[in-house]
Amino acid sequence: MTDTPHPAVALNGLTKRYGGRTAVDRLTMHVPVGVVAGFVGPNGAGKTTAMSMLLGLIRPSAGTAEVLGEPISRPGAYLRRVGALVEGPGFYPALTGAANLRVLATIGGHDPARIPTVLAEVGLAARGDDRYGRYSLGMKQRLGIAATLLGDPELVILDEPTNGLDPAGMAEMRQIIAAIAAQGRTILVSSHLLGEVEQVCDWLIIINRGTLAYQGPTAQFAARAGARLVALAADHAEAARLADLLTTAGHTVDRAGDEVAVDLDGRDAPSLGAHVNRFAHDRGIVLAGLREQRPSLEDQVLALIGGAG
Ligand SMILES: Nc1ncnc2c1ncn2[C@@H]1O[C@H](COP(=O)(O)OP(=O)(O)OP(=O)(O)O)[C@@H](O)[C@H]1O
Repeated sequence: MTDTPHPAVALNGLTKRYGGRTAVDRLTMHVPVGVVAGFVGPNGAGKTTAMSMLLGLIRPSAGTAEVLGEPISRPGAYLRRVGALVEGPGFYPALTGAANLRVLATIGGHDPARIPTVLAEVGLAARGDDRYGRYSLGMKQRLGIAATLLGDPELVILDEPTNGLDPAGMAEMRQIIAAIAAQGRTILVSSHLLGEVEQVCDWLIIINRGTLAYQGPTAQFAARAGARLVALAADHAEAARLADLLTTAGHTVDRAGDEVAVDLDGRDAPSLGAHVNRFAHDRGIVLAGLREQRPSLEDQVLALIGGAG
């Protein structure tokens, strides 16, 4: 799958207008194969509209897009390789979770033998025989994800799967998304909670009012938006010495007390951290700690989109 020459999803000027309102505005973006991509934007940014176009549920006003290398004008060519949860799934409250999945497997032409596997993938192995109506919201969401996995898809598209969940439910959802991705699937997951996607996504697409604000690796976004590495020295004198040496070596530093903040300058925090640690050690400076410091993703995005939305 990693040899696939095309991205899992590619949009080229994709546009959807409703009367005078443009919900998705000349959106050009892509999702590389194998990533967990976070599709982030405030409510009304156009996430659901864009995802619905990718699934052939609504027709674009202009522009093109491809999913798994096939144009969205022919969804029949790729939908069997895609699992999606966009509108809340229609489950029967009186049926068990497993029975609901049997119904969907029959409708979708999927092998019912996969049901125990997909229940286990979302942590519902022990609850498959409970009625759906008795499930908590988190369990309902997880059953929805299990349903997307019935066809063993290459690409999974999830619209706001953490909506309405409490922090524990959100953490569970993150674990499930990571586990699904670890099996080699590409994931596109939307959220209006940036901190949420940042923890699970390695690729970030940010939209606002239907237009692209950022796309790229999550780590690069963090580095670009003012992230720094903070080294804690034994005392002020050691910190001052480290700051001088790092400055001479070409780094941009800022010292406060026994802390030295080093700009990432486009590097990722782990590699700069290792470098600073070695640099200090080689010069006889013992570091008491090293941490990454950065504005919250929310603040970074607000800066990017000028506080709009
Ligand atoms: N069928 C429709 N008719 C008219 N306007 C619509 C329709 N569907 C969506 N819109 C408008 O398009 C814009 C984008 O909506 P969309 O649901 O795609 O945003 P979103 O980012 O998914 O937000 P949310 O998280 O609130 O669902 C909104 O202004 C919405 O009111």
